[in-house]
Amino acid sequence: MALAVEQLACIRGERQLFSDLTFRLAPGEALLLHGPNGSGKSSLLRLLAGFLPPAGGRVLWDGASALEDAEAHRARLQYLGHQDAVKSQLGTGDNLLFWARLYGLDPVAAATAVSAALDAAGLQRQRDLPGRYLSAGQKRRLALARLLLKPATLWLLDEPTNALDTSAVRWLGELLAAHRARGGMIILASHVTVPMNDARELLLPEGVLT
Ligand SMILES: Nc1ncnc2c1ncn2[C@@H]1O[C@H](COP(=O)(O)OP(=O)(O)OP(=O)(O)O)[C@@H](O)[C@H]1O
Repeated sequence: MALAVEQLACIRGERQLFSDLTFRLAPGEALLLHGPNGSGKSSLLRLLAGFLPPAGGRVLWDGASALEDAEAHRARLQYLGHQDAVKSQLGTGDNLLFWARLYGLDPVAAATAVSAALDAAGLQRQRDLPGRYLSAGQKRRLALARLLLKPATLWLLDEPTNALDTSAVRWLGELLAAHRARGGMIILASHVTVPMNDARELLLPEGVLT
């Protein structure tokens, strides 16, 4: 199981953001995306999630084209973007239930998984509170709790620490470490330090890998 990115290029609007991006990711590995505002970190994550077509190059999963079979690709990844995707009318628990059902869990399994995820995210007390009343950090915790509902190999995370307090950042660090220990892979964009050991780093737009 491996992700390989070969000579990837991305154009947004009229502008070429990057070209000739090449890297590999094996089970348990993590890659941190760095670069100034507008350098293409979010665009790369969206491209790897299959939301944007590459302007050139290839994304391979186990040696085969990853993006052609959109359904298979969606099944192997979890993408958390800038937006928390919290539904304002739904309660916190029902927000997670929505995702759990979307990920294919049956009602009983979904209810169990949601309760465990609320516990882990420290949101059990907010279970019935509509999403619109959550604080920014609580919304981010809720978004991160989705990672617990679906076993996906590849996590694509865009600025996951946004609005998190110290204890939530520590929790995120534990989630990342546990995912890698299970053989999961992580690609993560962040402007701040993320608690993660032995991650490689990719600097955009140049594509320098360290
Ligand atoms: N739909 C779009 N049409 C045209 N240009 C776009 C579009 N989406 C993004 N861009 C441009 O692409 C460039 C890269 O944006 P992107 O969000 O990938 O950067 P980033 O490295 O994640 O930035 P930040 O650090 O500010 O989050 C920016 O100049 C942005 O204006």
